[in-house]
Amino acid sequence: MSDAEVPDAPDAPTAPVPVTPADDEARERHRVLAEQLEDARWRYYVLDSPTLSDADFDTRMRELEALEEAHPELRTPNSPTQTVGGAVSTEFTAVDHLEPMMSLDNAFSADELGAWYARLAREGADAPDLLCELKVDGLAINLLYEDGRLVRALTRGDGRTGEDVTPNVKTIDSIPHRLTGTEEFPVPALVEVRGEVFLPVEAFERLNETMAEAGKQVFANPRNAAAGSLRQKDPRVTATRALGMVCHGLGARRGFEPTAQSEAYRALRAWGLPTSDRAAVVGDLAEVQAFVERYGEQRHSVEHEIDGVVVKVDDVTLQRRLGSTSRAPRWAIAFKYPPEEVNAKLIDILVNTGRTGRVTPFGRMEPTRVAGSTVEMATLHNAHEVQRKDVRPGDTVILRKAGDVIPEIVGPVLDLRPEGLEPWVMPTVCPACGTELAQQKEGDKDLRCPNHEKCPAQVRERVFHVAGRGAFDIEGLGYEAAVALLTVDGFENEGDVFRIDEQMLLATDLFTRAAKKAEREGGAGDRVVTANGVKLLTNLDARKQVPLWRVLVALSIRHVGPTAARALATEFGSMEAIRAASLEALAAAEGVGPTIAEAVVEWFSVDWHCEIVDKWDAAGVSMADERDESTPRTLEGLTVVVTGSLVDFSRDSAKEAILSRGGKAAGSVSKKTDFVVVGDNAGSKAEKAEQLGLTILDEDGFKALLENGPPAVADVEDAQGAEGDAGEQESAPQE
Ligand SMILES: NC(=O)c1ccc[n+]([C@@H]2O[C@H](COP(=O)([O-])OP(=O)(O)OC[C@H]3O[C@@H](n4cnc5c(N)ncnc54)[C@H](O)[C@@H]3O)[C@@H](O)[C@H]2O)c1
Ligand SMILES: [Zn+2]
Repeated sequence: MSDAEVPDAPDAPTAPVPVTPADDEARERHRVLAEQLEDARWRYYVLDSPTLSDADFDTRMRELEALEEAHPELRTPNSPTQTVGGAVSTEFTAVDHLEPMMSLDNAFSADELGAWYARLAREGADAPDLLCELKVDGLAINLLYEDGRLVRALTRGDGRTGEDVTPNVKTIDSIPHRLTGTEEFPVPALVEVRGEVFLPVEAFERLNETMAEAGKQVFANPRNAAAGSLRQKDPRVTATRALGMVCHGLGARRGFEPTAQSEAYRALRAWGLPTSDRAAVVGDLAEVQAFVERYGEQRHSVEHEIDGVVVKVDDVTLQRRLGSTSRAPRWAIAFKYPPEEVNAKLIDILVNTGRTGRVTPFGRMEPTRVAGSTVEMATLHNAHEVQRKDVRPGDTVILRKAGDVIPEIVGPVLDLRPEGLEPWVMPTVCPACGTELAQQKEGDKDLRCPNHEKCPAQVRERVFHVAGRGAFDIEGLGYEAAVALLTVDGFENEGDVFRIDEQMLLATDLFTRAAKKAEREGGAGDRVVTANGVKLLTNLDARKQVPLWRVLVALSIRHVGPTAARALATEFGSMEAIRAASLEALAAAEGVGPTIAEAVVEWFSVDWHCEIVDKWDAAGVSMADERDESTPRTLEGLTVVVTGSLVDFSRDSAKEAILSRGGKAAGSVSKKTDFVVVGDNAGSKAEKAEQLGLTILDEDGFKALLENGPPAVADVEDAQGAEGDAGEQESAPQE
């Protein structure tokens, strides 16, 4: 950037730094940092494959800024602190922006945000309206529309010159090739629209799965994936990538002069461009803070990644008055959230055996701050993943922690790998019981400990699971309690949970305390059960009567989670019926299917599994759902399909209503269907029902059917029978 302007005077620092001439050491440090940052930008913007974490990049940038603050002669126009972004790859044609594209200054704390706000006031913008927006973590794009036609799309490049990616951008669904005008906002003669191209988190995960399956290098994060997807030589590849875009600014314009940025967004929306409905204009700094906090909490409920909040002076005249430095406007600031990806030193890779015997490698790291908490362990999923990522003990790794999701090791930073590191080798035996590990099925990525019955790790996890929220939901039986109880003689596995009594609790340390003198004199021993222990016994007793599906979930049968368990319970009503059911009967049940059916049959074929059920049964755990006999069985033997939305029924309650009256609620229409209930916005199922000449009912008809059975809707049937082939329905066999 040889023709760069002389940089503006730096803003007054919060705490003045003494200005001194740079000594050799400062010069050398400046040179090293500038070089590292330039290199990082090249890898990040041009290669889409960074080696520094964003947090490390930002730290180095801050150090460089501080050096230049102390020694202003080091602040040359082409210092990384004064320039925007990367360079233009030779893969694309370089084209100048009509107006330069800027970066943003950053605030990393409430104090820094406050300092920016105070500076606005000093420069004549006292308590202005502020526009708060999400900072989308993608890559910047500049769309040029002439007379409403999209004529060019450029990446930001170095801010003056970008890469021409027009054909690629044209494959993005949400970007109109032509703008539509309205009375309030006619299409302008020319406008540069700035925004962020991003890859939604879900699409990113799917893309990485496909890449991994094809044996290709996966993307480290959605931003890199978005950049890599957009900056493709072949736009047909871009077209497959589900990219999205959201507008966040304007460049050059003719025939359009908004007075506020928020108004500009209304115009963009009217023209058919994608804008965010999360942007908000607020009146003071406290409201900005509230916005920042709200999205700090909801960071992961947004469909794309965000790395902060951008705050902008809304009024365009004020924006002009405040102006820009060579790299960023003074009227805007990016508040950055704590980074969710940092580099961390990996000390070792260990393995852990889970509830189903799956053995999962995880990394132990030097304690590292990420996303606001300190992390020492992070999952590596399976041996295949460790191998694919080639993570080795001793590596510097990218550690990621996003929201409530467990911390994960994304991959090694190869450039930082010390020489002579050995690849990691997956153990061949279970760390908990020493049994040789095996694949459950040919081609499984996971290795399992096949010693399901006795492996202490698996038993512990299952006991813990029995008490879990989705199963019996027993308060007071947590992980610690499970560990303590498993040391007691006679407590072998989850089958013994409902046999826990005072004697067993007295055999643990966790649930006992020294008896007080009076208790000892009252005949108690030296130790008595704690208040928590007493509570646990009460809870256990209370949780013996739960719906059947909870008992089923507690059994740890593969594929049987709450949904499948509910389906089994509804269809069969009792443990006995499920145990006795044939593979075919199970598979034919609504919501069950062959995979679950097989898992259930297989599970009940194992003796020690059946013993668990028997022990619970003997302890008084309820093994059947009570059928409500007051509901008339008006639909006995009939198959009903409900499609579209009804007013007084949800999908589930409609289904429940059919099942509780002895009917079968089917998911698809066939010749065997007796009645099709059609609500609003019904699709192909209603069409198919008509083609087959089935009896179609509206919501009122459905209610009549539920109440009084088929005779109540005979009129409809007759009317239909005259046109369709009613005979076929009557002769259709029932399942
Ligand atoms: N890991 C690395 O090696 C490496 C290298 C270079 C840059 N980086 C990352 O990039 C950052 C610097 O990049 P930058 O100059 O693009 O600055 P930036 O990402 O901090 O902020 C400026 C950019 O934010 C984007 N943006 C998103 N939402 C916006 C909104 N609502 N309004 C306005 N703009 C919005 C725009 O594209 C704009 O150009 C660094 O802080 C670092 O996180 C990392
Ligand atoms: Zn084991």
